[in-house]
Amino acid sequence: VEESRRFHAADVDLRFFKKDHRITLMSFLFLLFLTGKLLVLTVATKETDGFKRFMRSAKQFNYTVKVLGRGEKWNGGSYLSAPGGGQKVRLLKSALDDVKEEDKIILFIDSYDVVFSSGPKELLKKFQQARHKVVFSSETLIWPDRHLEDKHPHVREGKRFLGAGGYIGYASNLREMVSDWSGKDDDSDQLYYTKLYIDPEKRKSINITLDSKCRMFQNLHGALDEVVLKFEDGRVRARNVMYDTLPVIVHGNGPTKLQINYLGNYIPKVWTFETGCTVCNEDLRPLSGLKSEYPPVVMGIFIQQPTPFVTVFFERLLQLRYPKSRLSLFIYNQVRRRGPQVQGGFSANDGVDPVTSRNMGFDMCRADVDCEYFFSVDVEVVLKNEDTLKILIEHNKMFIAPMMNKPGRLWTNFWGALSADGYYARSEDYVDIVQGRRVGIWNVPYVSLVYLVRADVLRSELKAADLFQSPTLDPDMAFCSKVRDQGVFMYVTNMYNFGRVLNTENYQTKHLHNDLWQIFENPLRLLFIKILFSPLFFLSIQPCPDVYWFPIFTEVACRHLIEEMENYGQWSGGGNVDTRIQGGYENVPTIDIHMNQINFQKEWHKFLLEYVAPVTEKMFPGYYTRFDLAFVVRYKPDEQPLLRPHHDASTFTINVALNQVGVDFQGGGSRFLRYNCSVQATKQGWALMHPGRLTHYHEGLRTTAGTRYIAVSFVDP
Ligand SMILES: O=C(O)CCC(=O)C(=O)O
Ligand SMILES: [Fe+2]
Repeated sequence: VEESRRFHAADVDLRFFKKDHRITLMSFLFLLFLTGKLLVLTVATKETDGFKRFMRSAKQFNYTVKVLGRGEKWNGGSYLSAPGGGQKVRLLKSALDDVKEEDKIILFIDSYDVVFSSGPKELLKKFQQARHKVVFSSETLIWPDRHLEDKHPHVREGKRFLGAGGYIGYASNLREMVSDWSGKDDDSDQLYYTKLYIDPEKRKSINITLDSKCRMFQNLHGALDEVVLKFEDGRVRARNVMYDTLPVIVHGNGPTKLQINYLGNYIPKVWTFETGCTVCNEDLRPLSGLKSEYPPVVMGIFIQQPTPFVTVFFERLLQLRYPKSRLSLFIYNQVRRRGPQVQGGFSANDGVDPVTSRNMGFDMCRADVDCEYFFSVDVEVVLKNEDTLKILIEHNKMFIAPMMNKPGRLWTNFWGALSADGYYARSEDYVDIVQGRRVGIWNVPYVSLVYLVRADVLRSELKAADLFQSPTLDPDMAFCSKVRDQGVFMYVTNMYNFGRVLNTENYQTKHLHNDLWQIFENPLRLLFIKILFSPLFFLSIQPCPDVYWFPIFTEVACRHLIEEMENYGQWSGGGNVDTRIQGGYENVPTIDIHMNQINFQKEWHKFLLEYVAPVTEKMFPGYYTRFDLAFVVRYKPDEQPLLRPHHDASTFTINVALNQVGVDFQGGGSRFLRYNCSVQATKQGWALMHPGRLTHYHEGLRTTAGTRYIAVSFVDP
């Protein structure tokens, strides 16, 4: 039963045989028989993300896997330090004691950095074709003892050196191979096997050869240029373009962990063109239905540099759909605010650098035994999706980030690859991921600005301060590499629209309300524009003939503009540059400040072009929204209470009420003399639009108490 089930699952392999190798029915049946003889042995002391990836790929092809060393302490060293791996030989040796059938075929393979790219039948077929009893993976580079180079037999084509990360052979031969092992756990397995291989007698008696052309095993170290992804119908494998082979096993040996992570985002069926992401809904941790059992999260908010729209950030934070009782906040502000905003701002944490601040945040989670996750968010992140935290937790990863980009740019909070010196490099799939042509969960080398990390990762044996410390890398990159060194995959998901990242590079802090100047860098509509009601929706409001009235700016935007003008303070009357024309020769000057006086001309034009021009062009077709004059007028009973009748030097005029009649002032309003019609019940943030030169002779009515502000723009002057 087992056999026939495998037969089914492996029909892709069947096609492979038919097309490329004209296999006979007899040998096919023989391979079926061999499949039952195959056992995969691997060593994994911990169930890391890499181990899970390996097991998933093994399951895809129905490999029978036995895991050795589970729960044992790993003494085998790390590829970064010294040679090691002796522990694997010891474990194999004792595992072979349990193997009773001498003709059992053992595939011994690493797991954390390995994925299967194809199934057992193809592997066994290639093993048969190798005509040896033991076949080792091959390597481009000799390691650990390069003095042994000359002793290696030459090969006609392909790689000359032995790799201990993967080999296949008959149980009896392997038993002979490890029989002399008496090394320590941190002795080099590779050196041990190499010495057997370069000894002609041993090589012959154990019957060892190398898979020089990577037909079975692809070691990536020293071979990165040889390997490409090969997308097939509903599956993905690696192709070695140097030898034109399709390796069955891909191994990110040595310093190629990031490359196997990249390939492992696809191989064997993680993401394909036909299916999209196949792992995205596996192994979830559903939260819906739970109430108080939501996992406790410490959320760290970091303000590292002057950032626009901080208020909006916190408003969005309140909208996050997560039980507030399960959420603790850590807020760090490194920006000292100046001037009038200080009373509403946060206090600065003097003397605390960004690294210390992040550690303080982590400590808050570490110190709380209940804390399950740390959700780190920098303040330039615009969390548009209210379910972000929930979605991330449900993905059930050690580390996962929502993909966020800067609108209209390829800039995101993740890197698809690293350059040789550890900085940014673009992966082949980066643009497709950013632009949503490939949707899924991606194992990437670097993430910043916003991520969810399990408390276990923070509580690991690493000392707190070490997380960010590296002699060569900046703290964020050091953090990422420390996380990865723990065997934790850093995932980023683009399955949902989570939000975006603000541009902070050109944020000017010289104004009172700097956010008003952000329309080019960060056109955050919400802050400026009343999108609740589209202007077009209100076009029917026509208080006087040819006068249109519609909401446009938010109360906040209006208030900030007034404050900005008052802060500037140089209100001017007669002799000013504007030229409202009366019937005669005399100007009708106002107490005003022009937008260009506060360097707001460009931004104001942009507002009007973007949000008002669509309305004007509909109501007054054929006129373009060009501006010359734009200014804020101030009316006060004891200063300038009114504006006597005049024509504007415009084709039409836009007059925005910046504050509220009945609240901030009494009286005021515009009267159109020809129609004996006035608009007095203006609303803050609403715009009046009327013809200027010809028909709409008009006046500004008397302000009897308080101060009235309007923003006037002469269009098509
Ligand atoms: O006070 C008003 O609403 C009218 C203002 C006006 O006509 C102008 O500034 O040109
Ligand atoms: Fe006017």
